[in-house]
Order: sequence, then structure tokens, then C-alpha cells
Amino acid sequence: METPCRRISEQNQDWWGKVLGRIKNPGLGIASMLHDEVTIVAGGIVLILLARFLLILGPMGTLLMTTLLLLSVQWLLRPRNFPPGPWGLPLLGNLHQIAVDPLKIMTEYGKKYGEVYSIRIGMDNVVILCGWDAFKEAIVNKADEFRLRPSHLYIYKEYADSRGIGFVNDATTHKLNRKFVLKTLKEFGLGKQTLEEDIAQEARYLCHQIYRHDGKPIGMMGSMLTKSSAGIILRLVFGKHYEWDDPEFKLFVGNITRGFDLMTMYGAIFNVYPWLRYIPYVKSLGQAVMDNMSDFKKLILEKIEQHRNSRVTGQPRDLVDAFFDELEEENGVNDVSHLLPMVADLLTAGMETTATTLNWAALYMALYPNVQQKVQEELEAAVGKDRTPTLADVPKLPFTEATIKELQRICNVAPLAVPRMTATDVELRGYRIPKGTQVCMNLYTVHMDPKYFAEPEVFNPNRFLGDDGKVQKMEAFAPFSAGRRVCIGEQMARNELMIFFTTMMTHFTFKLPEGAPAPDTSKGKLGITLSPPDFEVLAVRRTTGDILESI
Ligand code: HEM
Repeated sequence: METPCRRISEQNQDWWGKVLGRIKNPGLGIASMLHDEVTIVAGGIVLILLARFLLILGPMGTLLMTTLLLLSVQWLLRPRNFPPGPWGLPLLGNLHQIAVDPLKIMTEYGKKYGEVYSIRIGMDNVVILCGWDAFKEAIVNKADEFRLRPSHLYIYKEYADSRGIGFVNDATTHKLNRKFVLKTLKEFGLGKQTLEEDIAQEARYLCHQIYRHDGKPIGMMGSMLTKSSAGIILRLVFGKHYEWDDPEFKLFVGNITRGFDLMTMYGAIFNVYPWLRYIPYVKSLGQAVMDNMSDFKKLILEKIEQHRNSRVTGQPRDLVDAFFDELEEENGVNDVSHLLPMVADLLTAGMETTATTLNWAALYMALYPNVQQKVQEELEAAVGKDRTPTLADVPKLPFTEATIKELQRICNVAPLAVPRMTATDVELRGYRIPKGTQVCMNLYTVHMDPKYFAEPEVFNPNRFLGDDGKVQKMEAFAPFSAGRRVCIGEQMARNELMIFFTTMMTHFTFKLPEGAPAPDTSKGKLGITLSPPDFEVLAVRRTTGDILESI
């Protein structure tokens, strides 16, 4: 049976072996010359002397000695030639330092220790990559070495058990599952009219809901946008259009939103200290995460069963049907147990990210009226006000497209991406990173890298426009990350952002309420995503007629 003590990362498995290995290492001098037997006898004598010494020292001295001992063990456990980083405390590592403001502190450490540095989270060594160059050298140039996820960690294991997409680690299965999702996204929408029309319908419905605020300040922009993105991804996966007040829709949205909150508040700490789930009082917090997760799985399973009972082979209505069809084919997905976690991955990853980007967009437009006006002028010239923009209009909307890119760059909705893990021992910038080491990509520092973005803290859509006025590719722009695990929903998300943003800009001008202080955009709220600080916004209607009244 697996005990909590066994739930330690691969790199720390057999740590006594490592400690002894270190002590016996020839580079460490006298210890290496001792025979095993002598080492054991000497060790015994040292322990007896230590015990007597502790008795003399009393409780405070004992505490001090224990701390020193644990720090020595920590030092001995540190892989050789590992990226440098701040010293941490025994058992906590650097948790107490980064917990206050993880993004800010992990960015400051990058300046102090270099673009490739390390911290300790509990007992685990974690390598942090900062800036585009380090990110590219690792995630792009050594894509295979950095392709895994730390899916053995307690919560991730309970959530996916290395199945689905986001937390599957077997390379062949990951490839098969990704191929299936990308193919299905293409068949059900991307490149076809259907998904675009679904997105447009949700965007119009959102504008209808905004219109119903009747020009009064809106404080719940984020939750409205969450419902809109949820509507799209649920339709793709389950083939059903939900009204916002549909009880099933409310259950899904409520559960996923709560899941994000619970994971931020408690889940992450159970990944670091899985044994907390055995500690009275504290264990109820972990249980709350688990209960919510199991409700989520039940909801999905119910939908999968409905599909299994009503599907017609060869006539898929949605992603779930397509999965069952492909199970019957050769060379495709081949294990039904991947379906539930795959659906869970798509629903969770596809909902908050797009919604949060659009929430930032509403705030930034209110803060930068000149940019907003320029977008609206471009839209009016290219599309007019009588219809909502479509993807076919995009080539005529370079400034609008550049604005969306700049929003993604400066807002960083996924600033720390999703953790990775090394698949083999790997060399990076002269450091040695052992197989099984967790890796965190600080995408915020990629997008704030002054080498690639001049005055990175300035909101300036023009940086994405070339001299010819067309949108230009910028090498270090990676909101969807890169490499083997690059976001699978990138194209879908880009389409959603374009259609939602242009529809919102066609119908409304966003403003801060009279006299309201401008929210500080550097004070985003970091959870699984980075959302804007709380704000209220006025949506002043620009279009006339009944287009928004009866949707
Ligand atoms: C603006 C919107 C979005 C942003 C900024 C975003 C960003 C990201 C990032 C940074 C990652 C981590 C990639 C890595 O490990 O290197 C990721 C992974 C992922 N995203 Fe997105 N995402 C967005 C929208 C979506 C949507 C709409 C979907 C669903 C259709 C989706 C599904 C996924 C999945 C399944 C993964 C895991 C991929 C894997 O492990 O192979 N994302 N996303």
C-alpha cells in the first residue's frame, strides 16, 4: 500500500541512497576513504554523542540542532551542478518566501539568480525558466526532454491518473489523444462555419446580457464572460446549446469555478504535502477539493452515458460521439478510460482562460480610450455597424488583431503556464537537471522581456504592426506556450477572442464609472489564471435598433 511518505517526487526517491552516495563521493574527502563498516560504527558513535549533546542543550538547542541537521540533509539532497537559487527552510523550502506574491517573487529571483534558477517547494527541487531565451532553449529546442507533467503529484493523480491530455505522460498516448482532439476541433468547427457561428451566437447573447444592465455599472463582467466561454466549450464537447439559467449549465459552471478556487486555496498545498490529508481538521480542506472533483466527474460521466445510449455510429454530434466512433477504428484513441479526463481537461482549460482575457480586455479598453476608439473606427470602416464581424473580416482588422495580441502579452492570463517535468537528465546553460525534476515556465517574464519587447510595461498594440501596417509575428510572444504541450485550444481561443472582442467593440464603448478610481492593472489576482483586480465598468451602447433586445 502506498503511504504518504512514498508519495515523493521521482527525484527524491531513495533519498537516503542519495545522501549516502554524497557522503561517499570521492570529492568529499575523508568520508570517501572510510570503509562501510567503519562508517557505520563512526555514525553510531556520532549519534550517541549527539543524543547526549542534545540532552545538555535543552529544547531550544535541540530545535536549533534539528534545523541545522535538516538543512544539511537538504544541501546533501540538492543535485550537483543544479541551477542556483535561494536557500530555503527545512521542509518548507522556499514556500514561505514565494507564497506572499508568487509571480512577483519568482520574477525577482530570476533577476537575482539568472534566467534558469531553482527553488524548493517542500521537499521538491523546482527549476524556473525566465525570459524568452531560456524558455526557447528548454521548451522549444529540447522539446522532448521537457515534455512531461508532474502528474504523480497527489491532486493531479487523483484528477487524471495520467489520462486525458493535460496530465497524460506516456508519449504515444499523449500524441494519439492530442491528434484526436485537434482532428475533432477541425471537424466540428475550426475551419468550418459551425463553431464560428456558435461563438458568434454566444457573443451576441453576451452583448444582450450587457445591454440588459441598461447603462448601469457592471461589476460581474468576469462571471458573464465565464458563462459565454462555458457555453462554447460545452457545445463542442456535448453538442448542446445551454441557456445560462439551465440547471445543468449552472452545475457545470459552478463546479468548474469552485474547482479553480479550491485548487488555488488548498489544492496546491496538498500536492506539496500529500500527508496533510491524514491530519485532523486540515484534511477537510483537501476533502473539499476531492468532493468537488468527484461531483465534476459524476456530471461528466452522466453526459457520457447519455451519449453512449443515444449515439449512432458514424454520425458524431460532438466530441464525445467522435471519441466513441474512433474507439472502433484502428490507429486512433484506443482506451475509453481517457474520455472522462479528456472532457474534464477541455472544460476546465477552455473556460476560464478565454473569459479572463476578455475581462482584462474590457478593463483595458476603459483605461485606454484612444486604443478603443481606434479599434472601433477600424471595425466601422471594415465591417460597419449593421452586422457582427466574422473571421473572414480579420485581414481587414490589423489594429484590432494587434490589440488582442498586446492584451494577451501584457495581461498574461496564464503567467506560470502549467508545470512541466523533465523526461530525462538534461543539460541547460551548463547546469544539470535530473530526470523527474519539476519545471515552471514564467511566461510573465517572457512577455516582459525587454530584449524582445521595448518598454514592456507599456500597453502598445502598435508593437505588433509592421511598417506595412500588417500584423507581424513576434518571436517571443507565447501566451499559449510552446513545445510538445503547447495549448491544444490555441486556434479555438484565438477565434473566440476575435469574435467576442469585435462584437463587444461594435456594440459598446467601455468606460469607468464617473469618479471611479482607475484599477491598478499590476495588481492582478493570481489563481490558476491571473485575473484583473475587481472593477466596475460602464458599457455605453453604440448601435441602434433592436439587434440587442431580442436574442
Ligand atoms: C486565451 C485562452 C487560452 C490560453 C492563454 C491558454 C494557455 C495555455 C497554456 C499556457 C497551456 C500550457 C502549455 C504548456 O504546458 O506548455 C495550455 C495548455 C492546454 N490548454 Fe490552453 N489556453 C487557452 C485556451 C484554451 C482552450 C479554449 C482550450 C480547449 C479547447 C484549451 C485547452 C488546453 C489543454 C487541453 C491544455 C493541455 C495541453 C497538453 O498538455 O498537451 N486551452 N493552455
